Amino acid sequence: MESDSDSDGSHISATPPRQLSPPPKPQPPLLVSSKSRVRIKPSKPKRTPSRHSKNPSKPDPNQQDPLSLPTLLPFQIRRPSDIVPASSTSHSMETLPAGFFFSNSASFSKIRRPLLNLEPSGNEPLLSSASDSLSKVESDEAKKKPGKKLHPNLIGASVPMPSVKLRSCGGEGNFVRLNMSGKRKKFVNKGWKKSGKFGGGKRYKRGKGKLEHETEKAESVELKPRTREIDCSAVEEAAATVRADPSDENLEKLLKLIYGYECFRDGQLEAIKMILAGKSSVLVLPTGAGKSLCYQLPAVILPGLILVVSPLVALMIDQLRALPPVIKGGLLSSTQTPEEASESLNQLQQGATKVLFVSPERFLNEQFLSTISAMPAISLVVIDEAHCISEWSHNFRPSFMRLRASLLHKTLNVRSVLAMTATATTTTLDAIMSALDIPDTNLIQKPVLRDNLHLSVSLARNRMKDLLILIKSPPFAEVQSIIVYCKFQSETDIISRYLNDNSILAKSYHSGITAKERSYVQELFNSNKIRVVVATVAFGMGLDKSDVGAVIHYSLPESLEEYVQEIGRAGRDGRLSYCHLFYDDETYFKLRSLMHSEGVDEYAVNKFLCEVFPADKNSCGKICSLIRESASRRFDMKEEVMLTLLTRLELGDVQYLQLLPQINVTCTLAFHKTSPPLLAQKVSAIAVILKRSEKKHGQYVFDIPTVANDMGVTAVELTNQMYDLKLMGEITYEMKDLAYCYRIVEVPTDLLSLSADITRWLSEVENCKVRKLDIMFNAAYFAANLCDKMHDCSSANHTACLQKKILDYFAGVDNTDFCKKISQSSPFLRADIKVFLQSNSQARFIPRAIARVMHGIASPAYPSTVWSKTHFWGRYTHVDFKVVMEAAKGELKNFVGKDMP
Ligand SMILES: Nc1ncnc2c1ncn2[C@@H]1O[C@H](COP(=O)(O)OP(=O)(O)OP(=O)(O)O)[C@@H](O)[C@H]1O
Repeated sequence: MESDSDSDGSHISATPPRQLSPPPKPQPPLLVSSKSRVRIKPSKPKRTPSRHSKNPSKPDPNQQDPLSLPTLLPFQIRRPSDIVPASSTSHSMETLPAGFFFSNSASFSKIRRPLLNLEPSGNEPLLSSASDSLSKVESDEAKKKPGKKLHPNLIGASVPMPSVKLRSCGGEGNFVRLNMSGKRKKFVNKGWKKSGKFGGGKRYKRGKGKLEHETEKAESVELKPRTREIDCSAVEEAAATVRADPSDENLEKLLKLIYGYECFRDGQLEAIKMILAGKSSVLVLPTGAGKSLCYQLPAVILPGLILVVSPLVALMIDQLRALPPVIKGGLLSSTQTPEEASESLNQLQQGATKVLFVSPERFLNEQFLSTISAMPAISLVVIDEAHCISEWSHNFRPSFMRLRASLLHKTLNVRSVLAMTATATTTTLDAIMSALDIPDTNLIQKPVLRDNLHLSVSLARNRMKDLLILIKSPPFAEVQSIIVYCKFQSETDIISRYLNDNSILAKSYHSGITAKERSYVQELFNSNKIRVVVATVAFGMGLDKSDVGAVIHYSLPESLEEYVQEIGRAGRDGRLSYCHLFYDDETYFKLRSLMHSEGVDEYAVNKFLCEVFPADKNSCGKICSLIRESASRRFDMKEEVMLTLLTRLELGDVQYLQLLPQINVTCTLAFHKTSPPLLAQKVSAIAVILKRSEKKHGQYVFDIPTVANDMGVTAVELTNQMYDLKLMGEITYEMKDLAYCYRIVEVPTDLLSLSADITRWLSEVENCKVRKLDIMFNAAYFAANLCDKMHDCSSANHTACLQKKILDYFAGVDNTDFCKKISQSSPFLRADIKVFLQSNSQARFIPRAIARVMHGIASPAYPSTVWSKTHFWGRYTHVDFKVVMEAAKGELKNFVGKDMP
C-alpha cells in the first residue's frame, strides 16, 4: 500500500479508524533501527430447606426488596429465608451454610447483615520513628489512674519488667504519626488527636498512573491505636509460664489475656510453636485468618527483637497500630524524615522497641544492617507478603528478592524466619522456601480460600448499569459495607459519582488522591458513614474492617492471586459475604496488553549491560551509577525493570555487582568562605572535586560516584565530608538526579551470552504474567459460560466451580480449559504496520516499540502524550502481542531494506 510519507497514515490505513483523531506530529528520532498444596475440598453449598428452596421459581412478592430495580442482570443472588445468619461473634472459619440459588426476582426474608443505617453525612537515608509521642499520653493517663500504665511496652526475658507492679496496661496501643510526604519536613507535635486517621498505599503507576499497583504514598497521616485494657503483670506471668512450658493450654491462656480470644484459629498454634522452637517456617493462611497474631504472641514470649519486613508503608502502619499495647512497636521506612528515623533508631538501640516494622529497602540499607547486627539477638524476622520474593508471584518486588537466608542467618544471626502469605502458588512457595532456606517440613499451609465467601460472575454488558442493579438487588441491597474494585483511577471517580447520583453513598479511593483524603474515606467507611468505597488496588492491603459484606469486581483482576487477595477483604468476621465479578473481553484485552508493558528484548538488555559495565576491564571495585529517569528513557525500560536487572546481576549465579543506596548523583557546589584553591590544599575532597568538576556560572558541577572513586571512598562518605564543610559555612551544594548506585564486583567476560540469559528469564516472567491473566479470565469465562452447573453451581452462584479453579491453580494443577479469545492473526496487521512505519519514517523503532503502539501501551521512550495521537494506537489489543511483534519485525526488515542504498 502506498502512502504519503508526510502523513501519519490515518486516512489510508488498512483498517477503518476507530475514532477520528488528529495525526501526530512527526517525532524526532528516538531509538535504534530494527537492525540492531491445598487440603480442602470445595465446600458444597448446603441447602437448608426453605420456602424459597422448595420452589425457587416462585418468589414471594411480599419479600421483594423495595430498592430492587427491574433487573437487566441475568440473575439475582438470594439466600433461602430460613438460613440462620452466622453468629456475629463468630471468629472461626467454620463452613457456613451457602444454600444459594438462582432466581430472577426473589429476595431474602431474613437479613444477615445489619440493615442500612446511613447518615448522610530511595530506598535510602530517611528513616523514622512511627510509634513516637506516646509519652505524653502515657503520663497524662498515668496521672489519672495510679498503678495503671498506658504503654508498658516490652515484655520478654531481655527486658526486665518495671519494678512497680502494674495492675493494668491501659488501652492505648501503638500510636502512629508519620511524615509520609517524602518532603523532609519535621512534624510539629500537635498532641493526641481523637479522630485517628490512617491511610497510605504503595503505587506503581502504569501509563499515567491510571492502572494502579499498590505502593508507598507519601503524606502526613496520624493514626490512633486500637484500644483494649490489658493486665500487664498477668500477661508477664503467663508469658513466663509459656517460656517454661509452651503447652497448648499455656499458650491459650496467654492468648486470652492479651487478645480476649477463646482459641487459636487454624494454623496459628502450629506456627507459634514452630517459632518458639526456633524453627523457620512458611505460613500460608487465607486473608483475614489472623497471620499477624503468629508473630505478635511470640513477641511477648521471646527475648530480643522481632523484625517485620513489609512491602507497603500503609500495611506497616496498620500492623503497628494493631499491635496489642503490651508490645512496643516501631517503624522504619524511607518515607520518614531523618529526625523521625534517628528517633526510631534510638529507641531501637535503647532496647525500647520489641517489634520493628521495616521496608525491605530500609532493611537492606547498610547503615541499618550494621545497627541491628550490633544489637542483641534478633529472635525472629517476619517476611510479610512473602510472595513478593518470587518473580513468579503476582507482585514481585526486587528488593524482596534480596532477602535471602544467607543475609538473615549468616550476616544477622537471626534465630528464625517466618514467611507469611495468603496467595502463593506452589512455584512461588518453592521460590520462597529456597530463598530463605526453609525445609518442606516447615510449611504450614491451610486452604487459600475462606469458605464464607459466596462467589458469582457475570459478563458485563453495560457495566455501570449492571453494577447499580447488582447493588440494589438482594443480597447486595442488604449489605452495609461494599468495596467495588476497579483497575483505573478515573473509573473509581466516575462510578462513585454515578452511585451517589443513584442514592448510594459512595466515595472513590485511589493513590491519586491525597493521603488525607484517603484516610478520610477509610474513616467514613470504617464508621459506616458511607456504604461503598470504589477503589483501585490501593485500597485493601492492611484493611481489616471485619464486616465488609461484599466485594464487587468492576474490572477483571490481573490474576487469581489478586482476586483472592481482594475478595479476602470481605467477610473477615467469618460471616457469609458476597463477591461478584464482572468480566468482559475489552477489559481483558486491555489488561493483556498491559502485561507486556515491562517486557524488554535482548537488544535493550545488551545495551543496558554495556552501560552498566564500563569498557575498562579493571573496573572491579569501582562505584558506578545510573540516573534513573534518563536511563529509563535511553533504554526504553521502566525504572522497576532496571532495578530488577541490577538485582539479578547482584543475586544471580555470579555476583557481578553490589547494589548501593540510591542517591542523587549530580552535585552543584558553591564556595563561600575560603577560596577554592586554598580550601583544596586543606581538604583533599575539594581538590578532587575541583579536578573532576565543570564550572558553570561560578558553581562547580560534578558526579558524586566519579569523585568518590577517585578518592577511594563510598559516595555516602563523600557526602558526609561535604556536609561537614557545609556546617562550617565553607560550601553550599545541591544534589539532583536520583540514581541506582552499585559497586562492580566482577566484569562479565561474555556480555552477549549474559544478555541472552537475562532476556530469556525476563521473557519467562512476562509470559507468566500473561498466563496469570489468561487463567483469571478463563476462570470467569468458565463460570459464566461453561460451568454447566457442576458442583452445585447455578447462574448466580459459582462458589463451587471458582473455588475449584482457585484451589487447583494454587496447587499447581494446570487448567486446560483455555478459551482462546486472543487472535493469533489479523489480515490487516502487516499493512497497518507498513503504513505506520511510512508515516513515521523519521522515528526509529524496534519491533517491541511498534507492538506497544499497536497495543496502546506507553513506555518511557514512547510516551502516550505523543504516541496515543496516532490512529493505530491500541488498534490491535485483540491480537496476541507476540504476533504483532513478529509482524513488526517482518515489516521493519522490508522497510529498512528499502531505505538501504
Ligand atoms: N484466634 C483468633 N480469634 C479471633 N480473632 C482472631 C484470631 N486471630 C486473629 N484474629 C483477628 O482476625 C483479624 C484478621 O487478622 P490479620 O489482620 O492478622 O489477618 P491476616 O491473615 O494478616 O489477613 P490479610 O492477609 O488479609 O492481611 C484481626 O482482626 C485479628 O484480631
